[in-house]
This record gives sequence, structure tokens and C-alpha cells, in this order.
Amino acid sequence: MTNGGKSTLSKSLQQQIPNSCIIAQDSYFKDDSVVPVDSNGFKQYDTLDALHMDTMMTEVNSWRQDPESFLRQRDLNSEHKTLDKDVCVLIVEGFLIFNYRPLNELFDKRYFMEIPYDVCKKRRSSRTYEPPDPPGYFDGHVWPMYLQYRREMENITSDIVFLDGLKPREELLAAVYKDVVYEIERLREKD
Ligand SMILES: Nc1ncnc2c1ncn2[C@@H]1O[C@H](COP(=O)(O)OP(=O)(O)O)[C@@H](O)[C@H]1O
Ligand SMILES: NC(=O)c1ccc[n+]([C@@H]2O[C@H](COP(=O)(O)O)[C@@H](O)[C@H]2O)c1
Repeated sequence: MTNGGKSTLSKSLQQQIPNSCIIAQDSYFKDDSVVPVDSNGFKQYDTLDALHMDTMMTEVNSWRQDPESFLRQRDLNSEHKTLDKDVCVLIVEGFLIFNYRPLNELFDKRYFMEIPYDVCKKRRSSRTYEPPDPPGYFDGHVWPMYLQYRREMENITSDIVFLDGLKPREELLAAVYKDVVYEIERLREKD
């Protein structure tokens, strides 16, 4: 969900996990000129149609084909000490990633950061998007779309770990890091 703390957590995780990199869904928004407007005049940004999901998938598949080369191209590999050369980690973060089936089916682990309505609205009001949210956008578009996509997500996927986005950043990071390290070990033993 928007402002749950996804990019904060992803960036910290990426710094701690060797051979990891991030693909962020909000890098794939379509140009404002092609995003439709609803009958209330609200731009329909909080939908999969507002995103170049095909381009995002191309990036994800490029990592899957050759993660080390992908890391080298992003010049991240050299910054990290390698714990295990064989396991590379791709952190995919975004507000609609579990609703896009071709992407959702690729994940080894899924985390969903949730915060209550009032906290979400407050955090959102201190962020400036491009274009900025017009008056009434949160209640008229963002929150109703979140509720709709969340219902869809829960119908598609069951193995999501829900995280309380009200917890301190360090606590969230420690919990997910531990879980991911465990998963890396599991994958290494499987190979
Ligand atoms: N655990 C947390 N506790 C309090 N505030 C947080 C926490 N994580 C992130 N934030 C703050 O919430 C806002 C949104 O965080 P961000 O990581 O950009 O969310 P998202 O990527 O989910 O939209 C930022 O101002 C960030 O500093
Ligand atoms: N990056 C953009 O081009 C753009 C434009 C308008 C709104 N948004 C907002 O971005 C949100 C998703 O990103 P966050 O999960 O980082 O909040 C959506 O709720 C959407 O309304 C992004």
C-alpha cells in the first residue's frame, strides 16, 4: 500500500543483503497524458493500467536471465562482500506487485506493509508526487483503489507475510532480514 514504508525497508534491505538489487514499481508509471480521468476528474493512477508492467517484467526477466550481469550493469556488485556467490536477491517493491499475476508467481517471499487509514492519509499528505495529489484524491481515488486491490490480492495469493508498518524501521528491517537470510540458506541447500 502507498506510504506503508516499502521503499524505506527495501533500501535498507538492499544495503544489508549481499548481491541484491531493487526494482521499484513506481519507476514504471505511464506518462500523465495517457492516464485516464474518472467522472470526478481524478487521474486513475492507482491501477495496473497506469503502469508499464510489460517494461517492468522485461527488467525482472533480464535479472532472472543473468543476475550477476544485471548487478554489474547497475554497478552494485562491487560494493558488496559476497557471502554466497550463488544466491543473488532481487527486491521487487511496489504498491500493486501482487496483483500482476506474471510477476506475483515469480516471488520466493512476499511481504506486505500495512498501516491504518489515518496514518496512511497523514504520511501521504506530506509526500509530493508528480503530478501532486489534487484535493480529495486520497479519499476519492487512492484509498478506494487500495481496498479494491487488496481484496483482489488476497484472492490471488495466500502466502503473504503482513508487516505492521507502524513498527520502528529498525525492527521491521531486522525481522525481514532474518527471514530473507533463512530463505537464502534454504535456496542454497536446495541447489
Ligand atoms: N517504520 C516507519 N515508521 C514511521 N515512518 C516510516 C516508517 N517507514 C517509512 N516511514 C515514513 O513514511 C513515509 C513513506 O515511506 P516510504 O518508504 O516512501 O513508503 P512507500 O514506499 O511504501 O510509499 C516516509 O516519510 C518515511 O520516512
Ligand atoms: N510516480 C508517478 O508518476 C506518480 C504520479 C501520480 C501518483 N503517483 C502515486 O504513487 C503511488 C504509488 O507509489 P508509492 O507506493 O510509493 O506511494 C500511487 O498511490 C499513485 O497515486 C505516482
